[in-house]
Amino acid sequence: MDKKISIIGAGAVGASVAQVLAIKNIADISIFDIVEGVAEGKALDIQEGAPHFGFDCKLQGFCTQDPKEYANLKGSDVIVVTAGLARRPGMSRDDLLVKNIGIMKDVGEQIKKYSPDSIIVAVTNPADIMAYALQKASGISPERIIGLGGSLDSSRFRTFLAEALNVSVRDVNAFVIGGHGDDMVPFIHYSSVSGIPISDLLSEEKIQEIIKRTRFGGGEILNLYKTGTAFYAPSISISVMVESVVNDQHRVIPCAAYLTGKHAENYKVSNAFIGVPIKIGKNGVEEIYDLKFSEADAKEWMKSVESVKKNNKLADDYFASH
Ligand SMILES: NC(=O)C1=CN([C@@H]2O[C@H](COP(=O)(O)OP(=O)(O)OC[C@H]3O[C@@H](n4cnc5c(N)ncnc54)[C@H](O)[C@@H]3O)[C@@H](O)[C@H]2O)C=CC1
Ligand SMILES: O=C([O-])CC(=O)C(=O)O
Repeated sequence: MDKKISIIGAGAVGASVAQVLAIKNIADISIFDIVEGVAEGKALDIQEGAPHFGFDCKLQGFCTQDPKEYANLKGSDVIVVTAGLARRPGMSRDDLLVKNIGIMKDVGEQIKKYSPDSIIVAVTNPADIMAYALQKASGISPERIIGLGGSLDSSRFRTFLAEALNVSVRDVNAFVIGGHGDDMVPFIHYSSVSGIPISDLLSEEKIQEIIKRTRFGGGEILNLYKTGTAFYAPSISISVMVESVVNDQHRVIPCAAYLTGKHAENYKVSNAFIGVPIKIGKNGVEEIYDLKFSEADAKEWMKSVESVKKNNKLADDYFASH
C-alpha cells in the first residue's frame, strides 16, 4: 500500500491498534518492541487473520534491542507511540512519568533520525506530558504531534450518557477536554443528544455521577483487570485519529494539542499539550477550536491546566539533566 503506519510498543494497546488498523486496510503497518519476538509475533499473528477480513495491507515486526531496527520507521505517515509502562492498581497515570519519559527520549531521538516528517500520536501515559517529551526529543514541529486522551475519554462519556438515556450512542455528541488524568473535564455545556442539551434530559445529580465515572473510566477498567489497563476502547480511539491523518478526513476530535498564541490566551496555558477540540488531517493538528467557558467550567479547566503545567516542569527538569 502507499501509506505506512508505524506502532512503537507492541503490548496490549499497540497490538490491538495494529489489528484495528489492519482491518481498516488503509496502510501497511510496522510494529516495534524492545522485547524480542513480541512485535514480530504480533505482526504475523494479525497478518494470518487477513483472509477472513480480506485486508491486503502488510504487517511487519521489528525488535528494537538493536536500535538500527528503527531504520524501519522510514517513510511512516503516522507513528503511534505506545511503548512504556502501564499503571497497576493504586497508581495514578502521573506515577508513570519518571519511568516513561526516558523511553520517550529514546523513541523521540529515533523518530528524529529516521522519520522526522511523520505525524506522531502519543499514547504512553501520562499522554499530554509524553507528547511534550516526544516533541522535545524529536524536535518535530508541535502541530505534527497529537496526544491521546479526549478521543478515548469522550468515547467513555458518550457511552455512559447513552446508557443513562437509553438512546443510541450515535446520537450522543459530547466531549471531554483537559489533560488525560484525574482532572480531565467532561464538558457538559457542549453536550447534546441530536442537538437537545444534556442538561434538559438528565438531572444534575445524574450528570455529576456520569462525569465522575468518566474521569475514573481508566481506573474502573484497571480495577477490573488488575494486571493491566484498558486497550480495546483506547485502540479504537487511536485508530480514528490515525485514519483521519492517513485519509485526510478532517475529523474533529478532542486530543492533546500544543497551545500557543491566541489559543494559549483562550485556554490560559501556553507551550503545553492539553486536550482541546482539534481538526485532524494529513498535516496533523490542522485547526484548534477555542471554546467558551462559564465561570464553573473555567475553574475545572484551570485545575487540569495546573496539573499539566506541574508535570511539564518535571519533564523540563528531566531534559535539563539528561
Ligand atoms: N493515553 C491514553 O488514553 C492511554 C494510554 N495508555 C498507555 O499506553 C501505554 C501502553 O499500555 P499497554 O499497551 O497496556 O502496556 P503493555 O505493558 O501491554 O505494553 C507496553 C509495551 O511497550 C514495550 N516497551 C517498553 N519499553 C520499550 C522501549 N523502550 N521501546 C520499545 N518498546 C518498549 C513493552 O515491551 C511492551 O510490549 C501505557 O503507558 C499506558 O498507560 C493506555 C491506554 C490509554
Ligand atoms: O487508565 C490507564 O492508565 C490507561 C488509560 O489512560 C485509560 O484507559 O484511560
